[in-house]
Amino acid sequence: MNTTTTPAAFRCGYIAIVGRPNVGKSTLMNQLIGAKVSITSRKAQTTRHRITGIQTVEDAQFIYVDTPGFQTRHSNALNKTLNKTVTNTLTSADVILFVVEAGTFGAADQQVIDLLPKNIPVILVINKSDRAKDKATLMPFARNVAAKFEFAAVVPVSAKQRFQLPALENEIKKFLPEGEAVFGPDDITDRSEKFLAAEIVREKLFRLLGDELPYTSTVMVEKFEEEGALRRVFCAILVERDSQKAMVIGNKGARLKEVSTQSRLDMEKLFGGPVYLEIWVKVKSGWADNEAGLRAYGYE
Ligand SMILES: Nc1nc2c(ncn2[C@@H]2O[C@H](COP(=O)(O)OP(=O)(O)OP(=O)(O)O)[C@@H](O)[C@H]2O)c(=O)[nH]1
Repeated sequence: MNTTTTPAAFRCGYIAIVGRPNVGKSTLMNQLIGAKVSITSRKAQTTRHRITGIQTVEDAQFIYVDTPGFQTRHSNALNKTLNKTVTNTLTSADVILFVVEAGTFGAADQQVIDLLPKNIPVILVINKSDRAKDKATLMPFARNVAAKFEFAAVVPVSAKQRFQLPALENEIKKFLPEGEAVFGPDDITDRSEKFLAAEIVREKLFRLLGDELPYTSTVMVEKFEEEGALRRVFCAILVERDSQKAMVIGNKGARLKEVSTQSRLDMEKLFGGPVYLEIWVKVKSGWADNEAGLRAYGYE
């Protein structure tokens, strides 16, 4: 009797994560790859760039693509650019995770469903299931959303509590094509340290200023130097008005100092060495409405 079994072929592919703002897409990706490469905050619409998170296990490599929240509330050049990025990300993925929040389905979620391509498997991920007080309500909710599109699978999870994430990974794996790994086994992102530095500062800004800061504020790393283990990071925070500049700086510079200290600590952890960080605030009026301006800041 032949008892040898052929090991399963290696699988590798791209996974796009979509959903309306604030459903937990960044949190989910960070938990799936087990590292913090995508920024998260309570304020909706914090993720602007496509971020790739990579996870390699024995028999597969998962390449996650985080998309900016599909914007429907405002219509300016920035949002048009964001929505174009979402569509491009979707059509180049092998699997799509469509994330909703347990118990909540609205017009903004439906608008994302309307963007989903029909020829790529889409997994319905019901996140924040830890919040459902009565777990019995999850099933009817899942059935109701599942009826709106032909999903390849439905998985309730809690990104925050890591509930059901292995089950989700198994579902995803089924849809990845067979093929060799694209990245090295220890890579977690293809983003440069410079890019990650800007994302970290942006996260601290949104965390500390919350709703006071408009989502059009941005962070630009103007200089990034490496000298042995030391990184020197020179960073500008761009706001639209003088009043916002004062808000970011805070009383006697206290806010900016807090942003700076927290950012430096996070960078040191991520880069594994000391970081010298300088941050200043600039007023750049109207940049979110100007497409040429967007290109200059790398939002294409
Ligand atoms: N209770 C609970 N909260 C969660 C869970 N996942 C995410 N959150 C919270 O939901 C909020 C939004 O999470 P993000 O990961 O920033 O959401 P996002 O979908 O990436 O948001 P955008 O960048 O605006 O598109 C944060 O306060 C998270 O802590 C979860 O499983 N349970």
